[in-house]
Amino acid sequence: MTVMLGVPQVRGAVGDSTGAAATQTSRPSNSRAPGLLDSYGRVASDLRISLTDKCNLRCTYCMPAEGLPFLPTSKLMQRDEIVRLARLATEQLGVRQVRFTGGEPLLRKDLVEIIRDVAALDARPEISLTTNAIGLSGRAAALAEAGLDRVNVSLDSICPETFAIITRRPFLERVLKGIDALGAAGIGHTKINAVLIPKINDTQGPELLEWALAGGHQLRFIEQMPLDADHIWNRDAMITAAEIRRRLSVRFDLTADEAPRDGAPAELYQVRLRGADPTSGSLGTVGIIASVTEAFCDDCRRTRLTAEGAVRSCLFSHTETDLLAPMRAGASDAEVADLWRGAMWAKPSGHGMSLDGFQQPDRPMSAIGG
Ligand SMILES: Nc1nc2c(ncn2[C@@H]2O[C@H](COP(=O)(O)OP(=O)(O)OP(=O)(O)O)[C@@H](O)[C@H]2O)c(=O)[nH]1
Ligand SMILES: C[S@@+](CC[C@H](N)C(=O)[O-])C[C@H]1O[C@@H](n2cnc3c(N)ncnc32)[C@H](O)[C@@H]1O
Ligand code: SF4
Ligand code: SF4
Repeated sequence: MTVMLGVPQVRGAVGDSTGAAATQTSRPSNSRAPGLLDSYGRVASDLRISLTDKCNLRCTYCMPAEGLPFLPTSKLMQRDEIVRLARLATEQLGVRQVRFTGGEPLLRKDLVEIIRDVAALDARPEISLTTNAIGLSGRAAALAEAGLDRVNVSLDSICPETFAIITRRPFLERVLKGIDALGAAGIGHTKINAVLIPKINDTQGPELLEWALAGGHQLRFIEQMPLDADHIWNRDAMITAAEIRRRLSVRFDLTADEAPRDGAPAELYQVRLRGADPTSGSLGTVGIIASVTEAFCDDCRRTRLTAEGAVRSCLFSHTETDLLAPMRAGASDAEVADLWRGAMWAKPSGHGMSLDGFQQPDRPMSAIGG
């Protein structure tokens, strides 16, 4: 049931998927564990479900200009299959948060219904969405009514020309309308995700932060990871967390937030105008998601399902465990849960980017489910 997608990462602990343990999905050693435990002792309580591999943007760090050979509808998880897996995960595997992502999850016509069904589960999880916000303006109210708790929106620039260069589409206005609609629909605490790209938007950090603070959003800057379709990511050229802090400091003073990070991907900072009294109230917070240079893999709580219903234990896994085919062939809940536990038992210790022999996954971020 485990599908090898490429060369496995180098790992060295018990249950390491580079060895025989990689195929131990039928009788995993942790099959009696209450949650999704990996062999390094991490328990996955955050589930990310990709609803589609399609997208209406073509962000340069994620999707090739010409798109990809997208999955036919028959291969995508259907609404009842998604809800069954969410029920299993929350009732039997200890999952507490479900995030819908993609590709672009708003492209799913049945998104409202999926969210309503998941919100009705006995062990209701927190339900969130990561989206580019195109088309959100017309659906935010329905999504809120269905039970959507939180939304993270990806927006790398508020300059229309820069936005169009990065996403290869001139749709900035639609994104901004979508973000505005969230507040009107009563979905608060919107987070904005921004990737800074050398020579494209790397000088725009302060203006993006000003815009986010004015709107009451929490902006998070994200280090670009080697998940681009063209495989041209270059660590030496990426904008690092240290560089982001340096560039923001031209206009702002950042003070590390004292609240415990608790496994969250973003390191948070209180923001004040440069030179302001450090005891004065802050303007808000900014986050930095330093997946590459300050990796947070040790505290990873993630498990993810691809749009075609396979478990990926890590964003950078080279193996996937198909749950959809067994489900369609009549597997019981207990059998599916065992397969899922087995997949997580083979989770790598981390992304391994600094290890010799690191290889980028074959699939880009949009096809994995970001
Ligand atoms: N290292 C790592 N980074 C990830 C993973 N999934 C997503 N990311 C990155 O984290 C960024 C933020 O992800 P979001 O989808 O907003 O979710 P999140 O930040 O985990 O969610 P909350 O903090 O709960 O709001 C994405 O834009 C990716 O760059 C992952 O599994 N591992
Ligand atoms: C793959 S997208 C899917 C959801 C939705 N389409 C969106 O853009 O929010 C999820 C997140 O992954 C991030 N992402 C995509 N490719 C990335 C890369 N190579 N490195 C870091 N983050 C990436 C995007 O910025 C986005 O915030
Ligand atoms: S980051 Fe999101 S919006 Fe951009 S191409 Fe990837 S899936 Fe689409
Ligand atoms: S790279 Fe893998 S181990 Fe690290 S935080 Fe992401 S999913 Fe978790």
